[in-house]
Amino acid sequence: MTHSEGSAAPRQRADALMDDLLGPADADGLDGEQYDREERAALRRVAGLSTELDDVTEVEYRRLRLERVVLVGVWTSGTADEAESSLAELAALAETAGALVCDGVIQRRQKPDPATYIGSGKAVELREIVEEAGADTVVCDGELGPSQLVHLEDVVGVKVVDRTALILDIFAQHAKSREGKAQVALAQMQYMLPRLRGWGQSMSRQMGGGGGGGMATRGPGETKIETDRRQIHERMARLRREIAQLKTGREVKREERRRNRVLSVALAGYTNAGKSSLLNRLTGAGVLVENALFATLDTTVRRAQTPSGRTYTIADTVGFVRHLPHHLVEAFRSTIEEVADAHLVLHVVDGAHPEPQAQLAAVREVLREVGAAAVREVVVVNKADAADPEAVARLLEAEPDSIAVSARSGQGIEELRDLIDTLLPHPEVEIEAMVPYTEGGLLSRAHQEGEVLSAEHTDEGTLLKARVGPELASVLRAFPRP
Ligand SMILES: Nc1nc2c(ncn2[C@@H]2O[C@H](COP(=O)(O)OP(=O)(O)OP(=O)(O)O)[C@@H](O)[C@H]2O)c(=O)[nH]1
Ligand SMILES: [Mg+2]
Repeated sequence: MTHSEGSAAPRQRADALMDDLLGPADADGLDGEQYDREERAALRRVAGLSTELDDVTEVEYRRLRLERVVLVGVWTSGTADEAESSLAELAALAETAGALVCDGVIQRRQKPDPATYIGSGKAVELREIVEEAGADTVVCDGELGPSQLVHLEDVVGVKVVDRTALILDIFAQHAKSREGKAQVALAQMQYMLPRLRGWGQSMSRQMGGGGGGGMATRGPGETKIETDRRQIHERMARLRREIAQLKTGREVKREERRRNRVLSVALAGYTNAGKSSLLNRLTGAGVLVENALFATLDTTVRRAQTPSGRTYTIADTVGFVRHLPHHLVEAFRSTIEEVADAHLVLHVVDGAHPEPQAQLAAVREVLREVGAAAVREVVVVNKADAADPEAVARLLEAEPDSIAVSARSGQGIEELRDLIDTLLPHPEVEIEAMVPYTEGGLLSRAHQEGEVLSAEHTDEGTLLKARVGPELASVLRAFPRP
C-alpha cells in the first residue's frame, strides 16, 4: 500500500527525542491490556467526544482525558531536525495535558492528505503502531479538518485529536480568572462547532456496528446536533457579552494607569522561557512557576521599582507557542494587547533551548498581529546558568538589544534592572521647587512618577530637584525655589 507515496521517506520515529518521555515498556499481559484498553477507549469516546451533551455548559469542562498517546506529524518543509523538534514540542504539550507519550512518527509529504492527514497507507501503519503501544489516542501535529479527524479515526481505530484541541485542553486546565476561563470556553466552542457533525457521524457509524448503520441514526442524530448547535451558539453569545464586560473593567484599570503615567513593562516570550520566574526575581511576587507549558494563562500585573526609585508596573503574560490556534490568538488578543500598551517589552527567551531563534520569531509574529511591534523590545536571554555559554554569546550577538540573565541564580539581574531604568521613558521636565512640609504628597508623587535627583530638607521645606511629567511640573511650579 505504499505506492501512493512514492517519494515519501520511510516513517521516522522521533525515538531519541521521546526517550525520557517514554514510560516503562509494556511487555506484560498484552492480551488483557488490549481488552481493557478497548473497553476504556469505548467509555472515553462516549464521555469525551459524544455530541450528546446533557448540559451544554459541559463543553467548558470537557477534558480530552488523554492517557497513552501516539504522536504523528506531517513534515512538509524544513530540515529533519526542525520536524523532530516540532514533534518534541507536541510531546511536551501532550505531557502538560497529562498524557503519556508512547511513540512519535513523522511522514514526509508535500502536503497533508486531504482525507486522512497522513497518507492512507501510512494510516494503516499508524494503526499497527497504536495497537503495539496500547495507545488510546493519536495526536496530530497540526489543525485537522472535521472530516480528516473522522476518516483517520476510522482507520486507526482510536480517538484522534489535533494540536489545536490539545492546546485548548491545556488552556482550559490552566485558566484561572473569570475572563481567562470565559475566553478559553469560547475558543473551545468555536473549535467544536464545525466538528459536531463529524463526531456525530463517527459515533453513529460506531454504534451502527457495520458499514451501513448510518441511515437509522442519521435522522435523530441530525436533530440532536441542531439542538446542540443552537445551545452552543447561545452560550457563545453569553460568553461574548461576559468577556466584553470583563474587558471593560480591565480597560478602565489600564486607562487609569495610563492617566497616572505609570511606567509599564511587559514580559512576553515563548512558553516555559522563565517569564514568571523573572517576574518573581524582579518583584518578589509569588507567581506560579512550573516546568510545564502554559503555567501562566492570566495576565498578572505587579509593581516594581527601578534602582533610581521609579515605580513601574510589570505584567506577566501568557506564553506563546508555534501554531497557536487561531481562535486562541483571537481569544487572548485582549490579554496580549497589554503588551502593545507597555513602554518596554522584555522578550524572554530560554537560552538553553535548542532553537531560541525560532521561538523569538514565533513570538514576534504574534506581537505584530496584536500591534505591539512598535514597542521598545529587549531580548532577555534567560537560563544563562544552564545554557551553553557559546550559544548565549551567539544570541547576544544576533540580537542587538539583549542581555543574558538567570532568574534562578540571579546572574545579570542587577544589570537588567539598570537597563529597565535606562530604557523606560524619562520624564521630560527638570524642575526645582521648595516643597512645604505640609505638601508631603507632592514629594511622594515626585518619587513615584518621576526621578528625584536630590531632596534637601531646609527650614522652609524640602528643596527638590527632579525630573517629572508636565502635569506634576505645573503643580510644583506653584512652589518655586526662593
Ligand atoms: N535553569 C534555569 N531554569 C529556569 C530559569 N528560569 C526559569 N527556569 C525554569 O523554567 C521553567 C519555566 O519557568 P516559568 O517561569 O514558569 O516560565 P514561563 O515563561 O512563565 O512559562 P509559562 O507561564 O508556562 O509560559 C521552570 O521550571 C523554572 O524553574 C533559570 O534562570 N535557569
Ligand atoms: Mg508563566
